[in-house]
Amino acid sequence: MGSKDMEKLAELVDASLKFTRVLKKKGVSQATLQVAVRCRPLTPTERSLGSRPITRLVDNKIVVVMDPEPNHQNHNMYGKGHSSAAQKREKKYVFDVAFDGSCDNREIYGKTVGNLVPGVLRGLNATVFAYGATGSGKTYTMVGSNMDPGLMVLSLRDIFEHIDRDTEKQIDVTCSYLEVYNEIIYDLLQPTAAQRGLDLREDPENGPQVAGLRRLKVHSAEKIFQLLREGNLRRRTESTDANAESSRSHAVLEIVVRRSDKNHYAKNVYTGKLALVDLAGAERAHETNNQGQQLRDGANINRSLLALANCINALGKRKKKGFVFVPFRNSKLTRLLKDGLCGNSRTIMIATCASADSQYSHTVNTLKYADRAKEIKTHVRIDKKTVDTHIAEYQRMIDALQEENRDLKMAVQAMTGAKWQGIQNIPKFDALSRPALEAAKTPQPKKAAKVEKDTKDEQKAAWMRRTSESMKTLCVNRSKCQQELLEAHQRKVRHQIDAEMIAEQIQIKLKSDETHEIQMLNQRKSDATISLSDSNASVAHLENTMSSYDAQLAILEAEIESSSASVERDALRLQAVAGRRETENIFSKIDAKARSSIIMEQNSVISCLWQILERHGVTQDMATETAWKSKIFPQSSSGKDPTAFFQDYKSVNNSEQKEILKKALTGYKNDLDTKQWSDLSSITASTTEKASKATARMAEAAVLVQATKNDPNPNPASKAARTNTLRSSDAISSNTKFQEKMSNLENSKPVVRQAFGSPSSKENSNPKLKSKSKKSAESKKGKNVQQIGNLKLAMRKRRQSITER
Ligand SMILES: Nc1ncnc2c1ncn2[C@@H]1O[C@H](COP(=O)(O)OP(=O)(O)OP(=O)(O)O)[C@@H](O)[C@H]1O
Repeated sequence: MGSKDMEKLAELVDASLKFTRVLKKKGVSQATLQVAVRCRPLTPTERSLGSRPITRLVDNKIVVVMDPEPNHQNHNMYGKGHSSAAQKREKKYVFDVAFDGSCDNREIYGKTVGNLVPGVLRGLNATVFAYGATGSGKTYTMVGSNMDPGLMVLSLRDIFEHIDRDTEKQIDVTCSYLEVYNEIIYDLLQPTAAQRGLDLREDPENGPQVAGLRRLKVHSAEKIFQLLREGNLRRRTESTDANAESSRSHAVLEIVVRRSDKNHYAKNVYTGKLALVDLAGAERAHETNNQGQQLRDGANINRSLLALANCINALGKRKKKGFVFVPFRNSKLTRLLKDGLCGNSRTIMIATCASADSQYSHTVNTLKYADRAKEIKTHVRIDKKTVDTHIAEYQRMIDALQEENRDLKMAVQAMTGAKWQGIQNIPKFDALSRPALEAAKTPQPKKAAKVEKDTKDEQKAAWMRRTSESMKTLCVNRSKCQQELLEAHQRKVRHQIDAEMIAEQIQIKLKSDETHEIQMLNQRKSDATISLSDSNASVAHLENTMSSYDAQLAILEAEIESSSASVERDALRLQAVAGRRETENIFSKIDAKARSSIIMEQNSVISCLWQILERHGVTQDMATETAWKSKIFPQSSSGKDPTAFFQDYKSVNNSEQKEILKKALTGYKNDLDTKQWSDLSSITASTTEKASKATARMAEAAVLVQATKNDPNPNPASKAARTNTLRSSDAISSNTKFQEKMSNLENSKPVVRQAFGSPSSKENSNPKLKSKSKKSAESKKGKNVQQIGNLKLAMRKRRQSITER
């Protein structure tokens, strides 16, 4: 080599080093396409046809393809007397790694794709493609079987194992699976019926993209295996003479792993892509004996493989010749594989060959291209994107920092001149402010004016803290008191109504002279009066407390208003307003609750009333009519006068509106009837129980009474029997009382009916009875109307009290 050549070489080396440095600076490093060769064993068919193996490995790197001619091969193999022709036909290739028929997919995975998977998880792209003639074992290597899962399954399993181990990071896995059949792209994850050709588009940033291709997010290896199985079933395969299950399309499985590495300020997202490609095999028409569509498919396969071979050729020449045009656009397959062949990817080509002598030319051809592919260089770069933390997160961070800053400022203000002990109590003081505090601990010489200002500031801050604290406590106590007051008011109203109702009942009973009942009612009345006075007292006390809180608040507010520090004043003023609002809010909540409970109570009373009336044969229509006739009108919310309301009711034809008016009407006569009804039910229950017990005792006692009838000195058993008998008769008398009550009620039925304008059929048929019952009905009706009037008054009072509250 001359000195000029040496200089040129030095220049070239220099330029190359410079280029590598630039790439490195940009985070890009060069990688060489790795080539692995797999020579499959003879298939049973090949063995039965008498084929012989012609490939042999040396050092797991060198593949020797021997002469297929038996004589030549023997000579060659044993190295004795072999001809020069045989030597010519024997080929030797060196690859990164080579496997023979004894290796299974796991071993191949471990020495090839297994090395790329950790990189994929770090954001590096990787491409693995199987290249070889038809029947050479590409699908066996990439897809595999249940017994010997292929590289696709093994890499997915490995990825998920890595993910399981790396629990701290957030890792998403998406996958897509497509096939290129006759230059058309189909989605293998779509059901066959929904499949349509997909477009391949160029994205300036992300390279070729298949529009409309499904990318499924998968959470487990199992889910992906299932998708893969389904996809493989959809893939187009045919039986040819060369391969019983020959793939008629190129399949590309793409697994995208997105790993987020989040810290306080930013989120790093690493995106790694692993593409696993199972190509269709090159075939010769005379070997496959294909015809028709199969033949056309074969031609298309060969065309796309030829395009791939051309790209590999061109890329292989780049090292020697510098820039060389690479015809990626000649087929969809090469466009899809572009990144894997020269872009951002670590790539492995697995060249598969059949060892059979009949496949000699195919094997040599495959190894020739594989040999050229060794020269291909790719540029690898980690795909790392830093996603800024969301704006809201920043806002939160800023808010937190500002708050902390405010606290610190206040603390420093309060601390200046203050003693160290006091500092410990300052809220939100953390390690950040420690140096400042330490500095403050050491007394610093101060100027007189500064000392004065600091003291003022300190006083101001202390006043502010004190006032704010008092305001808070006052507002909280006031709202508690308000709540208690409302409850006390509620109790008071309830007791008031109870007392009024009992008084009314006493008035009624006085007329019928029922002494016992009157006594009981009087007792209840005195109880109700005591409760009422109790609740009156507690209302008064709470009202006093409330006004004292209000007075204190007013003083505090006045103090705030007179403060010279305007900023503090505004803050405290706002605090006071907020406190008042809070108590108002509590008030409204309680009020709403009270109102809804009153409404519920009223509804249940109304339904009880209707039950009683209906049991006595009075329908709602009858009751309404009677009420209207007696000029009992519901209080109209619109404030209408009753006569106009009555006119309205008459003119209303709409049954729904009438129903509403009727319901409103019933509100006046509820309470008394409900009370009657509940008294009646409780008497019924207790008397029935007593009666049944008494009957049983009576039976027992009767025997003993009979036995001791003439006994002048009865034994204790007989005595007990007599007592029982007496008790039983008590029970029977109380039962009789009940029966009387019931029959009274029954007797009043026609009267009630009459009162509501529905004469019974009996009265209709007998004119005498009719006139008699008419008189009594009229008097009862008068009573009823009076009762209703009383109730109306009670209800009005009740409403009034609610409104007042
Ligand atoms: N390593 C191996 N060990 C045992 N049998 C193998 C091996 N590789 C391939 N075979 C067998 O060889 C035959 C062809 O294999 P395969 O279908 O994988 O070929 P291919 O290259 O995908 O063919 P095509 O391109 O036509 O789809 C199958 O019967 C397969 O079981």
